[in-house]
Amino acid sequence: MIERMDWKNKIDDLSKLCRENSQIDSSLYKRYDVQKGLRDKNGVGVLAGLTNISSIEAYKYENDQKIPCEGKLLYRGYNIIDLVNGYLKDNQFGFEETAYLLLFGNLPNNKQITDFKELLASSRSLPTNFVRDVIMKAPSKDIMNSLAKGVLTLSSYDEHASDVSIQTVLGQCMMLTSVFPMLAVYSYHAYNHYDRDKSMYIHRPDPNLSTAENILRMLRPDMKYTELEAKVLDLALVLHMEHGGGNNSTFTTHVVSSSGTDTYSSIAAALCSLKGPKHGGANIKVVEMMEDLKQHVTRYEDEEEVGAYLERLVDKEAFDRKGLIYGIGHAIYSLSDPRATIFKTFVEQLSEEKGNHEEFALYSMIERLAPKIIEKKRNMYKGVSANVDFYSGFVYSMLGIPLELFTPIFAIARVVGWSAHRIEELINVDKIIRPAYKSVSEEKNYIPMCER
Ligand SMILES: CC(=O)SCCNC(=O)CCNC(=O)[C@H](O)C(C)(C)COP(=O)(O)OP(=O)(O)OC[C@H]1O[C@@H](n2cnc3c(N)ncnc32)[C@H](O)[C@@H]1OP(=O)(O)O
Ligand SMILES: O=C([O-])CC(=O)C(=O)O
Repeated sequence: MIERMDWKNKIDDLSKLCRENSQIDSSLYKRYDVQKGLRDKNGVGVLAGLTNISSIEAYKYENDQKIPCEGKLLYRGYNIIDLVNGYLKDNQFGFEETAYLLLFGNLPNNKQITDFKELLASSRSLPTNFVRDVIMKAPSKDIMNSLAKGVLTLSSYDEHASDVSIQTVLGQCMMLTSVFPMLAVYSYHAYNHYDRDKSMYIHRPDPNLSTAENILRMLRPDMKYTELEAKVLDLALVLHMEHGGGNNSTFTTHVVSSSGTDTYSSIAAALCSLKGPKHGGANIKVVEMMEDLKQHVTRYEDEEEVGAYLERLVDKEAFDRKGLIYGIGHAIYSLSDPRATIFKTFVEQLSEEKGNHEEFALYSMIERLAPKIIEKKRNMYKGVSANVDFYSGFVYSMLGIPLELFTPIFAIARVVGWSAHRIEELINVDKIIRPAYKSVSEEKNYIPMCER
């Protein structure tokens, strides 16, 4: 048996070999016109598909000139601003109506939304003993991994798991949409109990409540929440639900679905993509970064001191030394992400209600300073601005949602977008996604062991 220390040293040596022999001369990417990150030389994504589900605008064309503009997001053709204003005006929750729109392509009428809510509520239960046998076993701080485990394990309870007919896939997607809040919240409670020695309680969802209300009900010991809290969480879900076919987790759904695999596997793969800190995992990083800022900046209202910390972040001298200001920047948006703009007005209200206006002012200052600092220090193709996740962690903290659940809340919303895209892929594209990788290695003759 190898001792732990020896094992580590050997792995260190082997990882040096990985680095040496996996290095590719960076000039070759240019020579062979390889689009790193599937982006062209202007940072624009390579066209990989067509979609009807949502559309994103970040530029306008004037006299054949591409000009960055305020971001615009349409779900099935409807502007996200109109959708949000519409359901709020009717004093409704938006998650269910928006899920119907994204999955079926039309705004539901009264009967359709009532039936849909009933279908969701009747799917909102886990198989017998699933909480005891799956969720309570091997709990983890990483609730995204627990969610993926839960989703993959649910396939063993489905006789038709591998059936890719649209009816079966739709049923599976709706069931997953219904149970995601339970999988996430119960996984958190299991972790909180077994790893952190806190009391555990498992509250059942109430079929008469919205998804947002049920999340708060299942999370809190007393099952209570205010109307504003539930409405803000519901808004967060609506804003995170869908973002085109090219975002990393939805593209993963397309890639994996194109191989003919089952719904459970493709949704688990999407979860594994979403948790990355450059994608949905950014909401955790923003809050951790803000905590680090508070430890290193003495006067939060001092623009110079805050700006100097942000410069250190971009210079890889602060926080996780990755050179990123989390919550800022986007692969498509330039001047603004409309979701962040909508969110901000509600965040302001909530921070007033919770007495957190000083922290809100700090976030606002960073939102203003960060783009200028990034623009000064990086190659700019367009512009950078706060993205949807800049304020989301702050909101979740004000709602008393623990850090471990931030990215799972994103997943509870985005499973709807993934589902719509999986169905769109299965209906329209019967071709496995298989891009090319040019080999830049030389052919070598095998050397017998005794000659090496
Ligand atoms: C739901 C979501 O997924 S939203 C995104 C959540 N992710 C984050 O908030 C993490 C922080 N942001 C980022 O890492 C990036 O902005 C991304 C990954 C989202 C987009 O990156 P890109 O597509 O490369 O953005 P863009 O083309 O505008 O970047 C231009 C330059 O600015 C840099 N940049 C962009 N955002 C940031 C940032 N927040 N901090 C530091 N540098 C940044 C890029 O690295 C790039 O520099 P380089 O060409 O010198 O490497
Ligand atoms: O579109 C992207 O690349 C990332 C994003 O904002 C999302 O998935 O919501």
